[in-house]
Amino acid sequence: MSSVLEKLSELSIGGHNWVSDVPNLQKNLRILTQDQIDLAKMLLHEGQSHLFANWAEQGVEDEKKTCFFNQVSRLNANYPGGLAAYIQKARQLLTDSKAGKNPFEGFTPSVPSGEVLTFGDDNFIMFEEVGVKEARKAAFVLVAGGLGERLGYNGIKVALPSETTTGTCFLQNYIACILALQEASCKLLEDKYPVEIPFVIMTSDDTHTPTLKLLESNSFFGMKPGQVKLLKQEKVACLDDNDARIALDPNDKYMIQTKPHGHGDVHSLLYNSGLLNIWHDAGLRWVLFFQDTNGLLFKAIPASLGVSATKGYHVNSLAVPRKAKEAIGGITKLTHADGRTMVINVEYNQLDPLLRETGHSDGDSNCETGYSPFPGNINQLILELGPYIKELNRTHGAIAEFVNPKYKDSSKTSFKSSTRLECMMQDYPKTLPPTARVGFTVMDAWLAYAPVKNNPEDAAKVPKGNPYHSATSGEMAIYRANSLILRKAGVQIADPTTAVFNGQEVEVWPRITWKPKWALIFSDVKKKVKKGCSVSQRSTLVINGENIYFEGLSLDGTLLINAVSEAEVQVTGSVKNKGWAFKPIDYKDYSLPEENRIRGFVIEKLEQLEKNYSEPGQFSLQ
Ligand SMILES: O=c1ccn([C@@H]2O[C@H](COP(=O)(O)OP(=O)(O)O[C@H]3O[C@H](CO)[C@H](O)[C@H](O)[C@H]3O)[C@@H](O)[C@H]2O)c(=O)[nH]1
Repeated sequence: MSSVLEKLSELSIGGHNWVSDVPNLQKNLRILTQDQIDLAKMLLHEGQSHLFANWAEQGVEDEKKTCFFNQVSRLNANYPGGLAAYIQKARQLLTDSKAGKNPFEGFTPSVPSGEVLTFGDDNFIMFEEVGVKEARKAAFVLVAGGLGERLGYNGIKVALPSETTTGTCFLQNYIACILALQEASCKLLEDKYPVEIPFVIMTSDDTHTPTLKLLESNSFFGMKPGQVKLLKQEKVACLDDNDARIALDPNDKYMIQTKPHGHGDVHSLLYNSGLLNIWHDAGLRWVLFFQDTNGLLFKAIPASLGVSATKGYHVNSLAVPRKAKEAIGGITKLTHADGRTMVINVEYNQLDPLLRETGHSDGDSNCETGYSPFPGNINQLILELGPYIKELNRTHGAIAEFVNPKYKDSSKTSFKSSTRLECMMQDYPKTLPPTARVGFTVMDAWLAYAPVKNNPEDAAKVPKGNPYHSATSGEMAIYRANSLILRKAGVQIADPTTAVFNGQEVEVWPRITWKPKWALIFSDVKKKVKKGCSVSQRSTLVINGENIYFEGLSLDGTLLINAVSEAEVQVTGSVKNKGWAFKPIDYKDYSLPEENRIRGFVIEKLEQLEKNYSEPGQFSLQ
């Protein structure tokens, strides 16, 4: 009994017994540990007494009450400053949101200048070569904790095929690219002891187990298991109203509703993991962040890493020309009335209001180039490790948060569904000192950016001329990029046709794919493709091998070449067969696999020439 009295007296502040206002908690005090009492006290202090309003008598559902406190304890431990800090922050941000406060108050936007690259010119080739050299000093971080709600795919997004000609999934493609970079970088510097480029994947409860399973069941796609680290982000508590009252699960009164906190968590997770210092001690210089579904990304990585190294950028964001209203943030220079300036991503939902409020009556609109004057942030960031560690030692990885409640009506008093605080990884530069070197690199979208984010219905509604960001367009973009790269290298590539899949009109180029070890950068392509080659529009070409050279090949059909690295294959002559064709399908045809339905076609394999070279030696395919 005395311990209960102690517990009660601890809750008694200024002579008033605070728990007496919450009878259902009071009735359960005897079963609570001291830690649980402390958490309850914190919750009451932060205006959360409603959480206990429907608790059963002591002795009834006690296990669930323990689960409740376990969850509170986790939420408390996982947020810098604890749950109390989270609630206070939320209350402040919800008040600002209700008042319609402009998060960029006092700042005027303007178009920043950055490094604009043109694929294939001397400058581009020079940056690519520098980038490959630097790659051995890089670590890669993939943020893959998102549910992909807009896509609505049942599995994890990194398991989706990036294209269906070879069926290579995104994760496999990313790992193959990192391994190819590792090998090329070490070869260039003739390292006796080849380095292993570290690869971190941020997961969440929604993606962790399937991501691990995908890696394990595919032998980590050729990477050493120790080279890959998974860091799981935790979710944060949902909030029901402007007073930041925590939301309970509608089906369980002892469970707090939680939602993802956003990709910005990656910074605190990396900070707390201790990996950054390990990397620093191992001589690494760069950390490259990227997202779950961009099949073109690694075509842009070498040159942008070269830009970072050459220009000495602490922060380098990759960007592409942006169509007005496209769902990618705009890279913007913000100048404050007091003279401060920063170059930062203004998220796609904030750019239009910011422009309107600062005298641009057209808001987020295209200029005479047919694009928004603000480069589009594709959220692939290259940070210099030393300055990054210094900054995180100061901030512990905390990133500016925001709240985005969907209000029921204009009174802004209640929400359509619970909300939560969120943070974005690209907001990292917001806390940097003015001396930080923050830049960005712009490349053509055809080369650098083709994400898979939208389901077929939403993609079909995208305004004409804006990218669909669907599984259909993501796949077609890979064929287009490879075709354009080969064209630039002198191959005669037929013009594309147009086709409609899942209500989206797309260009269909020859289905050309290659493994990254065949060519990572443009000079590799030029070395391997000699004069006199041509590929017809209906063709498919799969290059699966390192030392495959083309000269005088005329392809009209499907050609698949698989070769071990020790086999040098010269490809020439004419290949003609029925080839592979796209067969349109309906995304509502549930008899078909979801991976195909979301792109609106399957590949009909009518006829092909497949050549396998599994022994070392010199070969010629004529
Ligand atoms: O809690 C989360 C939420 C998301 N993600 C990951 O973060 C990445 C980005 O998520 P979304 O694709 O949902 O991001 P958005 O499309 O909303 O926007 C982001 O990506 C765009 C480009 O693709 C723009 O750059 C934009 O400015 C940037 O915020 C994905 O890999 C996703 O898996 C997490 O890891 N955890």
